[in-house]
Amino acid sequence: MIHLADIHFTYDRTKVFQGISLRLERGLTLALVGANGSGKSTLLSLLAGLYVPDTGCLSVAGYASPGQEKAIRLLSGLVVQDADLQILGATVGEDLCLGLDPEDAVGMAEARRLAASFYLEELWEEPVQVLSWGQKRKLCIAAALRRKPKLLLLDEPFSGLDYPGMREMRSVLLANKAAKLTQVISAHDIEPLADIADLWAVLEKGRLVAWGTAAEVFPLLAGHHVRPPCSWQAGLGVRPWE
Ligand SMILES: Nc1ncnc2c1ncn2[C@@H]1O[C@H](COP(=O)(O)OP(=O)(O)OP(=O)(O)O)[C@@H](O)[C@H]1O
Repeated sequence: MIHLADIHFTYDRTKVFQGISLRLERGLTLALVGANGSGKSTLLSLLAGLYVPDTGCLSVAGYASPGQEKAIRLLSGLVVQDADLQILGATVGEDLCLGLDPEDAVGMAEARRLAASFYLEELWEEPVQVLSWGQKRKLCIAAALRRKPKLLLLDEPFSGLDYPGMREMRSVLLANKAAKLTQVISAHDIEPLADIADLWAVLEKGRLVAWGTAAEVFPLLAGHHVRPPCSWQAGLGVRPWE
């Protein structure tokens, strides 16, 4: 589903990636971790077709970048950290239905179903500015899922959520995983993701410094400025987050 071959990427003057390579099979959930500035958001943007690698090649579902960024943008759903940058509709319902033909009964029903599953249905007619931080984040994810992406890219989906919100977010990620949707999820606090991600990629200063399953990667996390989950530190392995 995803293949990165020796990707180099530089913002105007900031060199971010100097040779990242990885491969992710369809239907898997990848957790992207690393300290601030390690390159997680930049990698998500490259995977969303928003930036173009300087050198090297990236492919998503068979579409390559450089070259086919538009196709990559159409098949991927990126949800950024700041929901206010992403919400475009004036009301919850309008945002969820953006680009949808009002005569498309199946599409409209799916939008309503997603609103209900994210506890947004009662807010359907409300202006988006009345939503809380967590509700705005859920609206962005619901809107991304409504477009039926082949690849879901989530930047820090747990940040700013309360306990029920974290539980809901986990159930969304688990449902996506059960539906075999390929997901790439960045996180600082890896506790709620520990039992969800199939694979882990650790970035440090734009380099991929560790890759593999939880058992392979967790012993290395602390050495790369990432806190391992409590259960792991206590010698209990990976436990479901409750
Ligand atoms: N638009 C931009 N223009 C120039 N430099 C940028 C831009 N966005 C990010 N950078 C730089 O690229 C590097 C990687 O940033 P990025 O946001 O990808 O890291 P991150 O791992 O997502 O960080 P955080 O955990 O703080 O969100 C940093 O040095 C950052 O300053």
